[in-house]
Amino acid sequence: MTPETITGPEDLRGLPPDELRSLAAGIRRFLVDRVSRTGGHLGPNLGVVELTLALHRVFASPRDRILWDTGHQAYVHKIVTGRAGGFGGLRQPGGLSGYPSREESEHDLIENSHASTALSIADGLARARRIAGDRDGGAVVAVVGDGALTGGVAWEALNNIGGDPDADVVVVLNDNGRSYAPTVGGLARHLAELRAGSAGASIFEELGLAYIGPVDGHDIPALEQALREARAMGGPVVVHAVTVKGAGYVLAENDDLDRFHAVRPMASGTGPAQETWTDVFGAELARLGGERSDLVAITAAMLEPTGLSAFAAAHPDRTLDVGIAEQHAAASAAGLALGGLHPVVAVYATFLNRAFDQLMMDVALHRLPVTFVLDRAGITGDDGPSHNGMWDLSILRVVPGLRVAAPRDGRRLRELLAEAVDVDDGPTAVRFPKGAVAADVAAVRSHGAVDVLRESTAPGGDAALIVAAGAMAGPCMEAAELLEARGVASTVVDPRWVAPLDPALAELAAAHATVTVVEDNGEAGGVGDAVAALLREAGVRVPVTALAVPQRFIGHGKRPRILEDCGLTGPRIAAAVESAAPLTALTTSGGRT
Ligand SMILES: Cc1ncc(C[n+]2csc(CCOP(=O)(O)OP(=O)(O)O)c2C)c(N)n1
Ligand SMILES: CC(=O)[C@@H](O)[C@H](O)COP(=O)(O)O
Ligand SMILES: [Mg+2]
Repeated sequence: MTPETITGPEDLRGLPPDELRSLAAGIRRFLVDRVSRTGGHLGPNLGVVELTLALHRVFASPRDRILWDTGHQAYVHKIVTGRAGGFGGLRQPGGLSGYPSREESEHDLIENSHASTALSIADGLARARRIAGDRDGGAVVAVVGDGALTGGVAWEALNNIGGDPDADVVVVLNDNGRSYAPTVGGLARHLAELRAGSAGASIFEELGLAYIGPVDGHDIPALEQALREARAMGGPVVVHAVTVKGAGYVLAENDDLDRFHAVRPMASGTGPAQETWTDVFGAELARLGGERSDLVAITAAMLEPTGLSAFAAAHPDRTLDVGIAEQHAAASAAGLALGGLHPVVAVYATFLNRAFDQLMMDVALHRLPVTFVLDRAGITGDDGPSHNGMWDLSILRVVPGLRVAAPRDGRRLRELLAEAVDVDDGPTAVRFPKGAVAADVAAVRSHGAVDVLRESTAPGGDAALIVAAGAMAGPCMEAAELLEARGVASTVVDPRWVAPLDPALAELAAAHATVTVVEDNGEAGGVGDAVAALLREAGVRVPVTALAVPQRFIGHGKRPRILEDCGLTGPRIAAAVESAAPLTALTTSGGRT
């Protein structure tokens, strides 16, 4: 049997051990071949080949439910459930998602790629089956990584699951000792003791769950025996599988950085690496850290992906990795600020959602000087709907006293980061997108705190005002060029601080015929809404059009294509501005017609 010939889990059931081992080897070769072409989570999936085969031999999906926490390690699950043929289009528009997908298969139930919630969902699902009297509804199995287990909500679930002897949940802990880097904290130490057999009772047993393990996560017969035992038990049980991230691929196994956690397409490796927004942030924070001994950097298990490596190398005693624990990152930042320091919490924009209450009530309520740096703001693309950073401007605008900066290029990122960490009477946030940093766009002048990037030549109020939020400045400048070629005058401005907005923006709007706000946040409650509110309060009656990310879950794809589909490219912006309202067209001499 080969990956390509598997039509469903039932194909695995009769395989003898030698054929299983041969299939596992074939799956590994398949993963390396396909994922190195498309990019994706190679290391995590190499680590769960045998575990996934054993799971699907002992449990009968979809009647037995197998839930994947975070879901980035579900490629083998997809192969086993008949989707090997789709891996040529992994994470491509219209192709296989890099995470479980309800649309793709009846074997996929949950799609959220935010870590640590699968145990809660499993608890709920198991209870639903009990309440419905659905006793033969099959088992509920949740596969959770050691990294995901450092997330607080996982312990809320374990507290509930362990507190109920009838909780029919099988927790499969996929313990490879790492998130990207080695997993941190007391839990990591305890799991190491369990792996070494030097712990007393496991924390799981202390909470009321049975514990089976440690089990070699690459020994299929041993795994199957443990899973069958767990299945027969009924009630809450943890199977502790010990795996190797990147197993079977020596380059991944030996990769000290992150065991090939998420690899780029091999072809993209050619040519000089482009400087990214993350690079600019990381270098500037390391520099600021040399000037400011009160700066402390906090990561939620993503030190390198969020650009903190340079700061950590230079200031190891002021760098904290809290695990996949954004809530703790924000609340402990409040404590650090109360202790006189200025924490910089670096997370991907979408993961800040997890820490919204701590930001609001532990940081902002106390008006504490904490800076949240939000990488991957806007469209990220490959990782699907739960990774796009399209929520932050909407949720941050409602936080009293929080100031939000959206740099348009590398120079402004350095400037705004320095301004943010200088704010000492409340929290700040700086947000920027994934990928290569935008080319610098100089201002021709400033109007209050607003940078004017391009000034209309139309006299007296007939031109369009384009308000570019952050990295949308580049496409907006392109749009202005296109508009000028079509005889339509426009002015492009960048507020730099998008919350709260400088009232000077209303003065600029009053001198124009229309206002078009362009942002890579969701349309609900974004900068467009903020500008409209500002003009209302200022009594400026100029029509406002908001160009933003549609307020819906946007499927996986490639960033440029998604931005085009959202209407956030130069030509699309120009078309929107032109149709926003009848404008007096410029004569070739710049006069009015
Ligand atoms: C709330 C949240 N924060 C951060 C991430 C980014 N992230 C994706 S996978 C990962 C590491 C997961 O480690 P683990 O659960 O041990 O799985 P492994 O990759 O080791 O199989 C992280 C931090 C996320 N998906 N969700
Ligand atoms: C699964 C997860 O949350 C991350 O590993 C995500 O894939 C990061 O993607 P990038 O760092 O490539 O943006
Ligand atoms: Mg792990």
